[in-house]
Amino acid sequence: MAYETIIVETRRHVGLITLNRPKALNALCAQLVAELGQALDAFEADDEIGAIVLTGSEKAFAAGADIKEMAGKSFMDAYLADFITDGWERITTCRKPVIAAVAGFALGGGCEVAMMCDFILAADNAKFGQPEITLGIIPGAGGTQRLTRAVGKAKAMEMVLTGRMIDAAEAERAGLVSRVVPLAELVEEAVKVAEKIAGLSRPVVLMAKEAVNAAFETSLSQGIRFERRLFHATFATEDQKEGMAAFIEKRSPTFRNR
Ligand SMILES: CC(C)(O)CC(=O)SCCNC(=O)CCNC(=O)[C@H](O)C(C)(C)COP(=O)(O)OP(=O)(O)OC[C@H]1O[C@@H](n2cnc3c(N)ncnc32)[C@H](O)[C@@H]1OP(=O)(O)O
Repeated sequence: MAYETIIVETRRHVGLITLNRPKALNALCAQLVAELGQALDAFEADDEIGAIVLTGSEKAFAAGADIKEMAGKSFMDAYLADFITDGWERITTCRKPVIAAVAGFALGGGCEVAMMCDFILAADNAKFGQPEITLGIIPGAGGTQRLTRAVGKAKAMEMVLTGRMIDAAEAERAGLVSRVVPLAELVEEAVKVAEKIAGLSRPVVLMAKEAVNAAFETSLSQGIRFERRLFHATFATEDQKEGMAAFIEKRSPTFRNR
């Protein structure tokens, strides 16, 4: 498949997608969002791929939705097309783990796309923000919801109401990113983490992801019941037998994704 706005590579059972509109700081135009969805579909269907890394450039993960593409839209254009819909949400329906490796600006839709991923590794130059209010709009791809769940009401409200950006250190303190790494090591570190996940039991990884995500959709008691059922289900896998046998026999496990 030939892509124009992203670069798609495979590294050691990891699918690596690099947003590639350098002149527009990876602004998320319709073509880029469509190509991102196609690349995710391809990696999702590829049995050799166990996890996916989404990254941008050193200057920008993505500076948001493409303002030049959006500027002339009317309410009716946006409403009838349900603007910011399926294509954008494709990341959230991906069953394989998706790691955002964020360097530089992750603003507006860029921050929202990073938050759609399962977790964010940030370079020490990363900057996160929801500046939509300064354009006369509000976040439209989940920013008010996912940011609030990630960093709490006080910080989310300040960021959304003022457009203030936070740097990588503040993002880590607030719980928006899992870790901060030096810029030069970001992509390799993200691929290494993804490779570690890809080497584990595929079905059990998917169950773990489903269980954590349930925490955002259900009550505590429903979430715990859901977790318990999936935990029970892991005992039906060959990989549980292999994982525990390997521990007892003091060797590395070989998971067969069964
Ligand atoms: C998804 C929704 C619904 O939530 C909505 C959104 O995402 S709205 C968009 C939110 N994002 C922003 O408001 C950020 C806009 N960009 C900036 O504020 C700045 O570009 C910057 C602070 C990220 C970087 O500033 P600087 O280093 O000075 O670079 P620039 O000269 O401004 O930009 C270089 C080049 O990129 C173009 N650019 C940047 N961001 C966007 C964008 N979001 N859409 C379209 N184009 C963008 C910028 O126009 C420059 O290109 P030229 O005009 O020079 O051709």
